[in-house]
Amino acid sequence: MAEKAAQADAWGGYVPKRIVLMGVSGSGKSSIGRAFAPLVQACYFDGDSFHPQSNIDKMTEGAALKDEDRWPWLKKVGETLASGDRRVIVSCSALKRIYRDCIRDVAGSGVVFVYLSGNRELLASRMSSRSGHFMPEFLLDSQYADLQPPEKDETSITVDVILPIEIVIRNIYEKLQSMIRLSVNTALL
Ligand SMILES: Nc1ncnc2c1ncn2[C@@H]1O[C@H](COP(=O)(O)OP(=O)(O)OP(=O)(O)O)[C@@H](O)[C@H]1O
Ligand SMILES: O=C(O)[C@H](O)[C@@H](O)[C@H](O)[C@H](O)CO
Repeated sequence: MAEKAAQADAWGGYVPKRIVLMGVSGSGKSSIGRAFAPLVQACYFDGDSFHPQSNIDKMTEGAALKDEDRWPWLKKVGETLASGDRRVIVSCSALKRIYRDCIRDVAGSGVVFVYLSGNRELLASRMSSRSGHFMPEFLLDSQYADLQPPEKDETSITVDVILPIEIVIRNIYEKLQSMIRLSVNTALL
């Protein structure tokens, strides 16, 4: 019982209200989103569920999405972050700076990007051992080609995904706590 209370306390710090888990395909966005959200009393949305069928078909057939394919999808991500009073976590690759600007514009203030960083070999091997996903592993090169990691003026943290998922999640939580402690931006909460 005491152990359970301690566990609750451990996850009871300040967590931003609007979080995007970003990174290339295979970086762990969905796995982390699903596991992290209940720990911090957030609603989790998988960004892939906002793609029009035409985008899913395109990727399934092995073609990389272009900017024009992504705009309506990014808008939905922004709208989802803005919806309701509850804490929201959305997984979305958000590869380019202009995509994150679009999400921020639509969502309004206070979006924090959690950049899941990992090297190509590691993520390719994780993609090849998962099953039932539409995204072909060979599209990973195009994902890295588009990737622009968050810049200094963006509200973001970066977490290396090489470690086991539980540790990655703990690192995300701790980095968010540090960010909040240092931030004067109360719109994040
Ligand atoms: N830290 C980790 N350690 C080991 N395996 C992991 C880790 N994170 C994710 N995985 C595994 O890697 C694979 C890819 O993860 P996941 O599908 O969550 O990535 P994703 O970023 O959501 O991918 P996509 O954008 O293509 O949907 C999954 O099989 C998942 O179980
Ligand atoms: O921006 C993109 O190229 C796509 O959205 C991809 O990132 C996919 O959504 C995802 O990686 C596959 O699950």
